[in-house]
Amino acid sequence: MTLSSVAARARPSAVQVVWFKKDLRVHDHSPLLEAAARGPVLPLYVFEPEQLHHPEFGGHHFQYLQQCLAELDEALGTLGAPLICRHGEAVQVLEALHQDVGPFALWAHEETGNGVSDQRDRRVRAWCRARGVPFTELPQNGVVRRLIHRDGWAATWEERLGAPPGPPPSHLTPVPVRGTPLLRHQDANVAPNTKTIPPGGRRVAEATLASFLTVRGVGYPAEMSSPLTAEASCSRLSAPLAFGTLSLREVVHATRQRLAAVHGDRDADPRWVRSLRAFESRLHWHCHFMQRLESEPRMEFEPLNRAFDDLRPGWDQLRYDRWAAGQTGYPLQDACMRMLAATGWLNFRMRAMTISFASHLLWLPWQRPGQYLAHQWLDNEPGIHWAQVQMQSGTVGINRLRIYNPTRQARAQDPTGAFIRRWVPELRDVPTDFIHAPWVWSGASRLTYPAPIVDAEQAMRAAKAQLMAARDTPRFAAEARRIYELHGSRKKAELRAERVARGLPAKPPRGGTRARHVPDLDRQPGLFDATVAAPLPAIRPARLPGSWQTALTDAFAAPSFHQLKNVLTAERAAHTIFPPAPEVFAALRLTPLEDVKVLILGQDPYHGAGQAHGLSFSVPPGVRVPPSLQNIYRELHQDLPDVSPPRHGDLRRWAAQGVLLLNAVLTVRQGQPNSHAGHGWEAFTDAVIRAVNAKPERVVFVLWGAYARKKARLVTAPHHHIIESAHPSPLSAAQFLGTRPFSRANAALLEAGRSPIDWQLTPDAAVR
Ligand SMILES: Cc1cc2nc3c(=O)[nH]c(=O)nc-3n(C[C@H](O)[C@H](O)[C@H](O)COP(=O)(O)OP(=O)(O)OC[C@H]3O[C@@H](n4cnc5c(N)ncnc54)[C@H](O)[C@@H]3O)c2cc1C
Repeated sequence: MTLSSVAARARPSAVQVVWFKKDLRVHDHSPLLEAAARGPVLPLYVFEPEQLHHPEFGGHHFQYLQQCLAELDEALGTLGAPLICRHGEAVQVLEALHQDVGPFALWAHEETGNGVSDQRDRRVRAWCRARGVPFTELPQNGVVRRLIHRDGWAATWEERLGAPPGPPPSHLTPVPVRGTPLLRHQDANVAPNTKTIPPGGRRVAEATLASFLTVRGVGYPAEMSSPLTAEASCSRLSAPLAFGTLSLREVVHATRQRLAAVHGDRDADPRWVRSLRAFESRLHWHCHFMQRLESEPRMEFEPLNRAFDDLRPGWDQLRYDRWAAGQTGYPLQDACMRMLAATGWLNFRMRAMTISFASHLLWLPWQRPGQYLAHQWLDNEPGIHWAQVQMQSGTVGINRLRIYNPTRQARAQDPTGAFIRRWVPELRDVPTDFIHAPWVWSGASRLTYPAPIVDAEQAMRAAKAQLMAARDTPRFAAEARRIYELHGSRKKAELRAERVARGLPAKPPRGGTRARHVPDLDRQPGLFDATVAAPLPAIRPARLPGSWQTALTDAFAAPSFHQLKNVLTAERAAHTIFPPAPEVFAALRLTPLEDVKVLILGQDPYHGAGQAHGLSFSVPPGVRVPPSLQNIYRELHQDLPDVSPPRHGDLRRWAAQGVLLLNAVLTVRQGQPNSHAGHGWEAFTDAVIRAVNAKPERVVFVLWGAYARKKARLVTAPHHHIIESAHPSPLSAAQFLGTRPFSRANAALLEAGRSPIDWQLTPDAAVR
């Protein structure tokens, strides 16, 4: 049904019921926006017993849901119409509402859910038709209802998700009606949560998105597959997307914005572009797989490819129990099942390995292991889940058959066994050489860990033989053609056609495998604690002037600044770092924001002992004047003959007059110039430059050398003045000398009615 045909039927100003399901937000919510434009709004959430007691639903889902609903209620309340909750079967709840408020129009997002929600939606549609209630379901992702084939699907995805996210409604007119308070576990008869899960709600979801796009995601493609790195390096947005506290469009939009920002930024880590592109491709997959369940809902229960109907007829309860309990005797497989039980999350490759183990190595029918996993995932998204379960169990038949070898995966993804030891403590003392196959270790008999449940190599060979035999039938071929038509991605075919059209070989050459960095698990940031994902408390360096504290609040609270702080703590523990910690922020301390008249930007601090004291180009009294500063003094005297160079290199007298002597990177390792570049200082000092740029009165920006000159892009206010030239270092002194920056700076200040700088330094020591 189109939006306009429904709108024509819905009487303006009749009550508009907005039914929230898996879309628990007010932002980018088209049913809410459309309803608000038409009349008073009744935002409804229905606690449905058949969903709450579904085998896939658990206490962790309920706890997360409660937190999402509490925040949604708060957001709706701010707009004028708090959330109304009711408990019961959806049609009965709607019928009761009809009695309470009279005729209404019903709005919701299209949902691609499990069989229970599919049947429920059918009953609701039938009830609406019988009652004459206009019911509008609007898409919220790239899944297309009543799709006939996949041609052109990607264009629809782009049309929907490439559009900008919608704003929340400006105001909601409430409908006076009674709801139930948010249900508690005991009211809903749902078991309490036993997992350690992130908090639900939009606020944490937004912070998770931000920390991924600005900090955590930089190594995404290289780090997504190992369980050592994936926890922090994957986005962790699957639960916010499954509960709808963020819309997929919002995530696509933020990713593209970030991609545009890093593209033009030569200071940005070059890995970002590849990482963000790889991430965006997963956002396509999200809908690509959901579309399969939408188009063929029976795939929750039956093999997608009917040639596999009788493939795994038997059931082995003991095998299943050992698999679910993490007791198969294969260490990585067991570590994953235990982590899943404890946290409700695994990365993609480990998810694929766990179901592959059950379906191929244990030869169990995929339905019950699939249901067990769906129950465990906090982010359970039936469309993605069942499509993946079938794909990894080999029952789709349009992809290459892949069976994961649990020992080979363990060696590749957890080479030192750190992840295994964390989740399978019985193996803690097994030497690393044997951690992936403890049964061959001489001490195996002393372990309280089981022997392998099957011989993996043999089981894999047997599974492959059975699957290949089933593939070798006319029924399989016909089914594979049908499945490709309805469900197959057209991306590879389109790429192949494009390559051939350009005269390239149809297949690109395969790249070599690169060595992977293995991180230290204990050094990984806690994901959903205050250091990364939750809104971060601002770090406040001591004794900073209030003006800087206010202007840099966001910079001090940014995830990148917290990470920088951790890097510096580790660096100071292992190396000599300059300047000494109390002097790192000396430039900001000596020149409050309100006093800044001139900003002289350097690259990073001097790296020799005793030289750096927190001001660009300056050294403390008693330290030999470095060559760059000698050239600055030469130019100073040439430019202003009345000013005579001092015998020291202490520039604090300039700082006291409003010359902000800032370096782009504020620390360095002894003897290793520029060693702290790329750790996060640049983002911080860019924020300092932006704060200076925001001053209403003129500031002169003195940018010496190619590095500093790149920062000219941050100086956008037309009333400021930029003086650029070569760097004063002996390497470029010839181009620096004669540029007269001091007199030009004073002229620019005078022109704007500001008092000039007295560039004369005291002959022997700085005056504070
Ligand atoms: C057997 C199995 C079951 C799965 N069940 C679910 C499920 O119930 N819910 C779910 O969200 N994902 C599921 N996935 C896909 C994937 O493993 C998770 O989306 C991912 O691990 C979630 O973590 P993340 O958000 O940090 O992922 P990221 O790598 O940061 O990816 C970002 C988003 O892209 C989408 N995405 C990523 N990988 C895939 C993929 N392979 N297929 C489809 N979409 C993808 C998800 O929306 C994910 O949140 C399943 C995978 C397998 C093998």
